[in-house]
Parts: sequence; structure tokens; C-alpha cells
Amino acid sequence: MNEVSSNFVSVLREIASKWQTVWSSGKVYDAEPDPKRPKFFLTAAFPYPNSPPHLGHARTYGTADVYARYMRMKGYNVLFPLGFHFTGTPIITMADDIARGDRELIDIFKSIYDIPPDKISMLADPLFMANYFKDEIKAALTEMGMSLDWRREFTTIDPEFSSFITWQFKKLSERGFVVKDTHPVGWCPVHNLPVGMHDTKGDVEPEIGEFTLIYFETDSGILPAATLRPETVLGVVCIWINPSEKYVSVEMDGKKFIMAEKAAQKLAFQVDDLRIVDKVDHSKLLELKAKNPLTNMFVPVIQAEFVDPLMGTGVVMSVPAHAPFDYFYIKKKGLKVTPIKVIDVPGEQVPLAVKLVDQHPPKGKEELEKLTEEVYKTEFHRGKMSPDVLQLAAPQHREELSKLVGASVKEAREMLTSFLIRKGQGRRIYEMMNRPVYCRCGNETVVKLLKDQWFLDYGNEKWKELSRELLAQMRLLPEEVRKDFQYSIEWLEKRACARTRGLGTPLPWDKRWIIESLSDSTIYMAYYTFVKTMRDAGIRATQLTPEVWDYLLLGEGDVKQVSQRSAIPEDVLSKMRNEFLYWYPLDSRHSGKDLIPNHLSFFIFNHAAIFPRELWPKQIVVNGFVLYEGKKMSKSLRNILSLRRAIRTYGADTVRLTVLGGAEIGTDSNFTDSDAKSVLEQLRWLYEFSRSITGSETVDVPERWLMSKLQLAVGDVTTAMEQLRLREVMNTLVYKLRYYVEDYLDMVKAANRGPNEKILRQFIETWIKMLFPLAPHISQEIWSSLGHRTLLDTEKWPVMESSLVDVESELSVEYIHSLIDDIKSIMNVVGGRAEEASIYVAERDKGELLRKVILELKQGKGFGELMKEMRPHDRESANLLRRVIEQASQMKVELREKVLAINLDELSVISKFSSYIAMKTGLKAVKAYEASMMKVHGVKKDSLPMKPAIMLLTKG
Ligand SMILES: Nc1ncnc2c1ncn2[C@@H]1O[C@H](COP(=O)(O)OP(=O)(O)OP(=O)(O)O)[C@@H](O)[C@H]1O
Repeated sequence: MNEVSSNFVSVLREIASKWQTVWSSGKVYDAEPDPKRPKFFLTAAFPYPNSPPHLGHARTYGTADVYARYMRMKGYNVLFPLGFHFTGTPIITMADDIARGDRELIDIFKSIYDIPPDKISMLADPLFMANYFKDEIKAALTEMGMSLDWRREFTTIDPEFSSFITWQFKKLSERGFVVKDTHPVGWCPVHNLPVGMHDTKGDVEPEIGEFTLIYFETDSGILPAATLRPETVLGVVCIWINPSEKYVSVEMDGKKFIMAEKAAQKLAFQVDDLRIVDKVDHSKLLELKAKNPLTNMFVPVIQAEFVDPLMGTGVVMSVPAHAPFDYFYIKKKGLKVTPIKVIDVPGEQVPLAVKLVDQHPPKGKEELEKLTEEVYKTEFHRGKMSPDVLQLAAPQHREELSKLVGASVKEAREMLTSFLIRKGQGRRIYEMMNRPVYCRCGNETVVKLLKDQWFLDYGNEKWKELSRELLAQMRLLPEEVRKDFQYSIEWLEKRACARTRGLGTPLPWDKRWIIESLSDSTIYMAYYTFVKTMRDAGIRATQLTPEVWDYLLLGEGDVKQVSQRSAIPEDVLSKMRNEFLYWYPLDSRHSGKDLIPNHLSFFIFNHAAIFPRELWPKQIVVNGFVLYEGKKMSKSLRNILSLRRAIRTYGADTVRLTVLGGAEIGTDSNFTDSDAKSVLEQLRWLYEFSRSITGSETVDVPERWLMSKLQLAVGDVTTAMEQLRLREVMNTLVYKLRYYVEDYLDMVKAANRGPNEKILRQFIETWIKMLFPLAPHISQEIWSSLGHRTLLDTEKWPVMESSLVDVESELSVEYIHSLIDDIKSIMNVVGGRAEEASIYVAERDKGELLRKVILELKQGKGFGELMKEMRPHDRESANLLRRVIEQASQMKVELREKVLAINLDELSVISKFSSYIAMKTGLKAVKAYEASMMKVHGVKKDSLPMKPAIMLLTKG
């Protein structure tokens, strides 16, 4: 960073610290109910204090902060609180890593987060770690200028919060949404515990799917082919096994099987009686013939490197007619087998997998996967089981399978799976569909069939229906994420909700279990609304009986009796209830998109389960990630840039603008040094410029143009803000408005006069009001340096003043800019040697012709129709009309509208801006004439309205 920039960073840091002190000592962000004002309650997902914050956090929390500041300026009474999530494995695993002396982590703590070496060993204590990083996060978010009401901060191990969660779980249980059951879950084989998204590296929710095992008998035992497409079993041509993996014989369900050793070890978590008996000689396997249980035909066993020993059983059935992978490898290996088609797709003669692989020979795994998806989708949606399947089926099965002919893929899949299970020729198993998913301890997770455990039953149809209803009435930003939520609501099933490890609240009816982190964080936003009053009144957890929570959150019971029984004063109870009712429902929930399939969906489910419809949340905002080294910046992936360090390096406002303006809301972004430096430079310019405004009182085209541009920017920025399209907001506020000011200064300089001080001041003031939510410190500093005593938080968000939108000045300047571009292009051609330009503008009646043509085009008339209707008298006017129509057709809509509104006096505009044109082009003189003067000057050129003829004169 050069000296000027680094000096300016020091200025920014001083400014930030000054205003942060003002905000905190003035309690500016402490929010209290005020029935006279509309309220806006927003929250961002509370952080795990298992590390200091990184730049990814700046995006999620920063977006919420921008929104909070914007809504305050729109006149809302805004509550924006933040608590800390101490629950569960993320903290305990990180503390364990320190205790084990994990060098990489210790190094990150020291060299990236600047944690003093003497503190590091103390972080091995989970509670010390949580509290230490809680303070770090608070400090970083304060340094970033977050407008949080810190009085409402809490942790999820506060006894009062635990009481709240206990109540929530009892309610869910009463409503039938907590069940004891046996169900597949993601599982860490080392911790011996279920794993949800917050327990995994990179926050991946394990996705569990169902495979069908189909038993192909051989002389040495059953080869259980694992498939997602049992409907294709009649088309099997061989069995694939992996030549470089170990295979074992296994006893399971009273039968003898052969499968990959790794698969067997994994399957043992689902099948209790699975026992590995012996190793199987690989070469023997290849000699086996496997009997298809439906056709009774024998197929060979063939080796294939692509078989994954950890997916299913490591035994795969090959169906080349319907699986591009199978067809591709059969071709590649030169095997003489004919694909057997069992699904017909209307209009397709050749089996789809064969056709696609032959037509688009895939270059690698990725392309094969794409083709596979295409085949699966097409066959699933349009395919019907072929009549040939009856001939393929063994005679004894034909009658029972007769319904298969003409069935859809979905129907056939179910029919065949239950047929195979009924006949003892198959079973279901579960598989981790998005494997590998790693536990935070580093081990790969597996699927376990968890017995007699506590689950939140997100598969309950009644619960799903309520959640669908809630989602349907919710605003989502960006709207495109709705389908992800819909998918998640449909897909969610029973979810293990307790662990035996980590901090948190015990399960009320079985205290050996701790409610896990994604289950105790679903409706905690309600807790913020009254926690401060509760604390101020000195209420103890023991007083917070279920009856108290019923009153506070559901309005049930008589407050007098509740007060008597709990010994909580009646006025305190009423106040807490009123606070809850004032702030709830939640107006906006913010998070990165990693939380869509889990936390944010659970948030929907649990609100729908607990609260009446009028208290359901109104909006979710989901932002993209800040990436680092191509992946989501994540504590658990350890690919991080420290937020506090970035603030020290570039200043808080620079970091906010760079992180938030890096991409539109739903898209991922990167933080780069060059982007941050570019933003820094813009802020420096704005800061210095705002301190140097002086000038005249003249108001002419440039002033009207500048004000007009400002109004349009107010309109655009406001629309973008409503959608939190912060990239667009940033581009306008950081780059575009500066360009307007500089252009304006050039215009007045060329006119040999000073700028209009009042207008410039007005421009800057409106500008920084809009900049304030994104860059609060510098905006507030400039505001006060302009002599204002107020805080920008209390200023109104600017409203576009349509009366100041000046079409004539807009059109004039646009016309001049395009003329400058044309002159420059011609100068390029002549090698820049020109010294003077003569501009010949079309007569004004031609301008009228252009306007008439635009009007007709607007009414949908075409070229031929216009030529016919406007009947030009002679060839010359026909020629002119043709060119004007062409010109009008090529104009952008906005320009057409301006031309329609104003018949520009081109001659006078050029005369007014001739010095400006000269300044921008480097010419010595610019002269303007009516087109009729071309004859006099002997110029053989044409001019059209808004497209004057340009003659450049060169010397020498
Ligand atoms: N790289 C990122 N970009 C944008 N938002 C992020 C990023 N990382 C985390 N967040 C958001 O910050 C909030 C808190 O996240 P959390 O504390 O789980 O951080 P994390 O880095 O994802 O941690 P971990 O890897 O330990 O899960 C969540 O809303 C999450 O979506």
C-alpha cells in the first residue's frame, strides 16, 4: 500500500473509533418498544465462538447491518441483537484440537488471528474458549461498526435460555413432533454420535438416501448389487467389481454375501447382525456367474475401476441401455454385449444411454455424470416400462410382474423393490448421498440406523403442511432460493436432536442427552425481545416455569396467577409479554446460504409448530459466501482471513464496502487486496473532496444535469436497497457518483467558472446519506464536517425528487458525450493529428421528423408500414426517411424517450459545450454550424438529427 493510502487508513481508523464511541456512549442502537413507530426486528444467525470472526462473517453480519441502518433511516424502530451459540460439538471439537496440540490450528490462531501465545493453551478448555472468542467476536463486530443492541446478548448455556429451550421441547413433544424411533442418521464412528451440519467440516448436512440391494446368487455366495434404479434390473448384462479393492464374505440376515470390505465395515452401522467372515480371492470372483433373480439368467462378473467400494456394497449391476457409465465402459473394454432396453421413451428407438454416449462421446467423469443425469431425468419423467420386460422375466414371475408393462419408472421402482424384498431377493440400505462428509474431528461419517433415539420428526406430514404454509407467505431474498427451501421442506425427515457430548440444554425427559446445536437455535429470536427486562428484574431460571413461558410466548394463563406462582412481579411479566408482542413477528432473518437446508428450514418448521400464524416470521435473506481458495471461507475448513486484521489493514468502511459490494446477494464473492485498495481510494477522494467544496451560485445545464443524475441515482439505489442488491448500490455510490461529480467539475472548468457550492453540497449530503448504511463511519464524519450536529441514523433516507429530473440537460449532456466519443473515434483514425472540429447539425425540422418516427415505432409500426404511411415526395426525402427510421430503430429506449420529450437545439448545446468538447478531445477549437453551411464550406457529408456531421481540420 502506498503512503497516501496507508495514511488514509489511519484516518479511517481514527474516524471509526470516534464514531463507535459516540454510538455506544449515546446508546444509539439500544432499541425499546415505541408504539408510535413502526418496528423492524431483524437477526442474523448467532455465531459459534470457537474462533475469531473471518471475512465471511463480515458478509452475513454486514448485510444485516446495512439493512438495519437502512430501515432506521426509513423511519422504523429497529431492533438488531446478537447472542452466542455455545451449544454442541463445534466448540468442544476445536478445544479438543488445541488440547491435542494440533499444530496447524495453533498456527492459524497465532499467525492469522494474532491470538497471544500465552492464551493458546488455555483455549483447550471449551468454556474458556467460548468466552474468549465471544469477546473477540464482539470486539471485531464493534470495530466493523455493527449497529447492534448488545444489551440483549446471551449465550445458549445461560440457565434462563436453557429453561426456554426446555419449554420449547416440551411443546414440540406435546404436539407430537418429538418422537422416539429408529432412523438412519449421519454418524461419526469415532465420537459414536450422530452428526448434523454443525458437527461436520465445512458445515455439510449429511444427505441420506435409500439404495435397493438386489441379490445375484453365485456358487460362492450372493453378490448384492446396490442400486438407485431397481427398475432396470431386467436389463442387467454383467456385475462390476473393483479390481483394486479387497472383497470379503459376509453373513447378514442369515445369508452369505460377497461385498467390498470397506462397504461391509460401513454397512455394519446399519445392519446389526452383519459379520465379516473371510477374505475372498479376487481372481475367484471373476470366475463367478451371477444369477439375475428376476430373469434367472446368469451374467459374468467383470472388473471395473470406477466402482466405489464405499458406495453401497462395492458390487454394481451393469445396465448399459440405461446407464451411460455402463455403456461407456462396456464399449471401452470392448465387451461383446448387447444392451437390453427395459424402459421405452416416446420417440426414441435406440436406448437413451446408448444414443447419448454415441452422439456425445464423454471426455471424463464429469461429462458422464451429466449424461447420466439426463438419462435418469428423461426416463423418470417420460419413460414407461417396455412390453419386452415380460419376456425377459423368468416364467414363474411373469404373472406377478404383468402390471409392470407400461408402468412409470417411479411405479416400477416401487413395484420391483417390494417384489424383491417379498421374495427374499433384496433389501433396502441407506447411503450418504453427498459423501464424503467429514466430522469436525476429521473422520469420514457413515450412515447409522439409530435405534430408540429422540428425533424431531420433520417428516411429519402435518408439520410439513404448516411449514409449507409459512414458507408460502414469506418474502425471500433473493426469491430464487424459494425452490431450495421447498426442496428442503419436502426432503427433511426425522432428525436426531440430542447428543451426549458438548455444552447445552439437557433433554427434559432424558437428561443424559444434550439438545444439539441445530435444535436449540430455531426460535431463539423470540428470547431477544424480553431478555433484557428479564435480566434487569433479576429473574432466576428457577422462576421460569413452563407456565411463565406459556404466558410470555403464547399469551396463555392469567398473569396474576402466573405472577403469584412464579414470584415474578406482574408488571415485569406484562412488560415482557408486551415487548415480545411489539417486536414479534421477526421481520428479517439473515444468514449465508449454507444454512438453507438446515437451520433456516428448522427455523421455519419450529416457528410453524410453536407460534400462531400472526407471529410467523416475514422474511429470510440469504447471502452468498465469501470464498477463499475457491471454497466457502470456513473456520472448520481453516481457509480464513481474519476480519480484525482486515479492518486494521484497510479500515472498517473499506472492508464493509469491499465485502458487501463484491457480488449480488445470492452470489459468492472473493475479497481481494486490489478491490479493497480501489474502494479505499474512492473513499479517500470523497473524504478530501467533501472538505474542499467552494464555488459560485450559477445554475445552468451542468448543474441541472448533476442534480438530475443524483435524483435518478436516489431512485436506483432505493430500488436496489429494497432487494439488498448491494453490488449495484456499491457501484453507484462508490464509482458512478464520483464520475458525475468529476464530469461536472470538468464542465464548469471548461466554461471557465467555479462549481455551484450549494448544489455540490446538496449532492454530497444526499450521497453520504445513501452511503451511510454501507460505510457508516466515514459518512457520519463527512456529515458532521459539513456542519451537521445530527447523527445520520436519525436522518431520513433520501426520496427521489422527480421535479429535479431534467430531461433536457440529461439529453444535452448525453448528446455531447456521444459527440465526444465520435470525435475521438475519428481522431484515432487520423492518428490524433487534428486541431479543430467543425460540427454540422441537422436542421431542426429533421429533428421533428425523428420524433415523429420514434412515436410511430413506439406504436409498433414497422419499416415498410412507415415508409408507406409517411409518403416521401422525392428520392431525397425517401432516402432521409429511411436513414432516420434506421437511426431511431437503433436508439436505446431511454434515449428515444428523451428525444420524444425534447427537440434538442443541437447548435446551441454544442456552442455551450464547445470548450468542454475541446478539453475532452484535446482539440484547440470546436465550431458548430447548421447543416446548410456544409455547401458553403465545401463539405461533402451528411448529418442526421442527434448525429451531426464532423469535420476535423489538421494542421501541417
Ligand atoms: N464464508 C462465508 N461467507 C458468508 N457467510 C458466512 C461465511 N462463513 C460463515 N458465514 C455465515 O456466518 C454465520 C455464522 O457462521 P459460523 O459461525 O457457523 O461460521 P463458519 O465459518 O461457517 O464456521 P464453521 O466452519 O465452524 O461452521 C452463518 O450465518 C454463516 O452462514
